[in-house]
Amino acid sequence: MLIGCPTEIKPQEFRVGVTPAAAREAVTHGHDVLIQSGAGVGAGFSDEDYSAVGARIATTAAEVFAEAEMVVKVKEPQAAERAMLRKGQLLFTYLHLAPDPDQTRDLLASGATCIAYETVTDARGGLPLLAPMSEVAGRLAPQMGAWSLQKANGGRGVLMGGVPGVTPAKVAVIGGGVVGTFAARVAAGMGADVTVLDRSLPRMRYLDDTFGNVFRTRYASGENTAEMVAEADMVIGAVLVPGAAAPKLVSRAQLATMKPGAVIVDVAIDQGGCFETSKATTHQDPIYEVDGVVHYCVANMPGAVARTSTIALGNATMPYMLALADKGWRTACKADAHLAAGLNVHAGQLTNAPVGEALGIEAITPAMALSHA
Ligand SMILES: NC(=O)C1=CN([C@@H]2O[C@H](COP(=O)(O)OP(=O)(O)OC[C@H]3O[C@@H](n4cnc5c(N)ncnc54)[C@H](O)[C@@H]3O)[C@@H](O)[C@H]2O)C=CC1
Ligand SMILES: CC(=O)C(=O)O
Ligand SMILES: [Mg+2]
Repeated sequence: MLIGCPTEIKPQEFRVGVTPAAAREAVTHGHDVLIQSGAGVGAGFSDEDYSAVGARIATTAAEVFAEAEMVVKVKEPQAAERAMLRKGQLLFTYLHLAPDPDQTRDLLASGATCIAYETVTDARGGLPLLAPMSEVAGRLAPQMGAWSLQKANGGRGVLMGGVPGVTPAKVAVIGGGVVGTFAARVAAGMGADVTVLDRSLPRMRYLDDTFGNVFRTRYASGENTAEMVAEADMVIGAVLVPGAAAPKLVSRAQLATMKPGAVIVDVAIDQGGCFETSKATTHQDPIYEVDGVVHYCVANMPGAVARTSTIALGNATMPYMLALADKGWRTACKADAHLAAGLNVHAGQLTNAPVGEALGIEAITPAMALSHA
């Protein structure tokens, strides 16, 4: 199969979908790999690194999209990229369709088959292609939140760990999955007073058993969430209902209860965000203020540490990319229901129920798409 990888064009996105290590494996499996010139530079990989493992270099994204049978990327295709997709082509990348009707419309119109990293599942109930970036974003969240808490950035001027004689920052993390756990660990490591709110008792039992007194857990009832939000210097949004638009757990009215200069870091923004006042921002212009509360809502946080993130993502995606290339998407998805769960769009039809529900579009199941000729 011809696997194509264009340069990411989302603002300040320096990751790349195929690493030289993944390109080498694909070539070893007998596939052709076409990388856009410069695609890996932001992550520290030169064109020569790709040529050395047998990949070809294309001058433009248009060449990559025109030739590739499978396009492998990092971020959801931007409008200019969507215009280059064609019927029968396979797209393998993050999509986050639930909060994005424009992208959904274009992908449906393209006739392409689109497998979203974020809805591929595993046998343990996890999301193996989201997890590595959630590990990165979770670790980054307190770092970016601490920066946002600084006076020069509009924050309340509170140091995460306090100092002798001065209490530390209070951090509430809503959602104790992968992002939430890493965010809580790092915030606690910085010396903050951290509470994780979740609705899953088994998950909170796991956190309590694993982390003991490093941070507290609290059931995420509306009442408990409102109380923690009002007390916090920093609130990190880290909930997920896979595929679906993020539930709005903090309303605009609740901002009035927060401390002036408190900070919201809404990591769940790629699924639309879990605060009513969240809107996606970029690394170039990451924060804005609503009712005295600083909002950090960057939808591609791992792009800030592009080298670490690219290698981590490549490690996770490579076996799936090889399965798709070796067997073709149809056979690969028939053989692996967890990979089939990644199917979001096929030949003009939505194939993910939570996305369909969020957008009011009828969806068929991946199994139905697979049974079509
Ligand atoms: N902004 C960015 O750059 C990035 C964003 N993300 C996003 O971060 C979010 C979290 O991802 P993961 O931690 O991997 O998901 P996860 O599935 O590991 O964890 C989600 C947690 O949310 C909890 N939850 C669900 N509904 C809840 C509710 N109403 N109240 C409280 N807790 C609730 C679940 O029980 C679960 O523990 C996702 O939207 C993901 O796409 C991930 C990586 C990068
Ligand atoms: C998961 C995601 O949206 C990202 O890594 O950018
Ligand atoms: Mg997006």
